[in-house]
Amino acid sequence: MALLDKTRPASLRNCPAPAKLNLFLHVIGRRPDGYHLLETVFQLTDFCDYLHFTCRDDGQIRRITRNGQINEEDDLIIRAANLLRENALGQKGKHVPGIDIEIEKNLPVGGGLGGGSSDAATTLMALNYLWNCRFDTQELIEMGIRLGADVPFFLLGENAFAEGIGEKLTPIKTPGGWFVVIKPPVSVPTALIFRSNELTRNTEPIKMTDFPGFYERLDHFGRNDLQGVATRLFPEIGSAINELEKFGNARMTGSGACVFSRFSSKTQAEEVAAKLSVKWETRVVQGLQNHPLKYLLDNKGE
Ligand SMILES: C[C@](O)(CO)[C@H](O)COP(=O)(O)OP(=O)(O)OC[C@H]1O[C@@H](n2ccc(N)nc2=O)[C@H](O)[C@@H]1O
Ligand SMILES: Nc1ncnc2c1ncn2[C@@H]1O[C@H](COP(=O)(O)OP(=O)(O)OP(=O)(O)O)[C@@H](O)[C@H]1O
Repeated sequence: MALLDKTRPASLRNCPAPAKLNLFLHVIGRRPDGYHLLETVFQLTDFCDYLHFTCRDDGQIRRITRNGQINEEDDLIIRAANLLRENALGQKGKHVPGIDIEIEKNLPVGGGLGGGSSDAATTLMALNYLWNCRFDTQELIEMGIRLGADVPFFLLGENAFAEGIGEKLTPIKTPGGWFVVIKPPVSVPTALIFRSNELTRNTEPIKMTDFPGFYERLDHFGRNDLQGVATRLFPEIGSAINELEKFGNARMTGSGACVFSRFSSKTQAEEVAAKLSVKWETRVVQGLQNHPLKYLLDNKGE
C-alpha cells in the first residue's frame, strides 16, 4: 500500500531545471553501440524550466499540464518518475505515494540547452527528497544516464568537464559571466547530427594538465565539433553565429540550435542582445557555478 510520508512536505513548487551550455564540445571517438565519445565543459545557467510536484496518495504518476508536442508517456519527466519508483521498489522494497507534476516549459526543445535532460534530473532530485527514497547522488546518476546523456551532469550539481558519453564527470570552476544566447528558428534532433557521414569523430583527446590557465581561457578554448554538420543542415544556425561573431567569439551549444557568446558584464551582454533582438530571438543568461537544487543532493534525502 502506497502511503504519504509524514516526514516530508506534500509538495515542492518552483523547482528550477536549468539550461546548460557546452563551452566546447569535442568528438573523440565512437562506442560499438554507436554512441559518441565526447569531451566537453558543461556550464550551468539561470535560464530555467520550472516544475511543481504534489504528492498523491494513490501511487499514480501524472503530468497535469501539457508540454508542447510531447506525449505524457514519452515525457522525460514522467519517465524519470517511473524509473525512480521502480528503483525504490526494486532496490529498497519501498512503495512510493505517487505524484502530480506541473511544468512551466521555457527552454526550447531541440535547442542544445539540455532542457529535457534537466527536467529529468530535477524530477529525480525532487522526488528522491519528497518520496524519501534516500538514493545518493551516484545512485541517481546511474539511473539518470538511462534517460539521456546530459542527465548525469545535471545531477552532479556543479559545472564539469565531461568525458565518455557525458557520464564521466570532473567538477570544475568556470569563468562564469553573462552569455548572449540566440535561438535560431529551428529545432535540431540530436540523433540527426550524430549520424551524419560528414561528422569528424577523431579530435585529439585533451590532457587538462597540458593547458595551464585552461579554465580562465575556456571561452576561447577548443570548438564544437557538431557545429559544421549542424550549420550545413540548418543554415539559420550559421547566420546566427555570423551575427554574434560581430561582437565576440560565438559558438553553438550541444547539437544546436542555440548559439552563444560570453561577456564579463551584464551591461555589455544586454547591449549586444538589444542590437540583435530586432532580428533574432535573443536572451541574456547568467552563468551559475552550482545547480539551484544542489541543497537537495547535499542532504542526500535525509
Ligand atoms: C550533444 C549533447 O547535448 C552534449 O551535451 C548531448 O550529448 C546530447 O544529449 P541528449 O540530448 O540527452 O541525447 P540522448 O537523448 O542521450 O541521445 C540522442 C541521440 O543522440 C546520439 N548520441 C547522443 C549522445 C552521444 N554522446 N552520442 C550519440 O551518438 C544517439 O544517437 C542518441 O540516440
Ligand atoms: N520534458 C521534456 N522536455 C524537452 N524535451 C523532451 C522532454 N521529454 C522528452 N523530450 C524529448 O527529448 C528530445 C530532446 O529534447 P531536449 O530539449 O533535451 O533537446 P536539446 O535541448 O537539443 O538538448 P541536448 O543539448 O541534450 O541535445 C526531444 O526530442 C523531445 O521530444
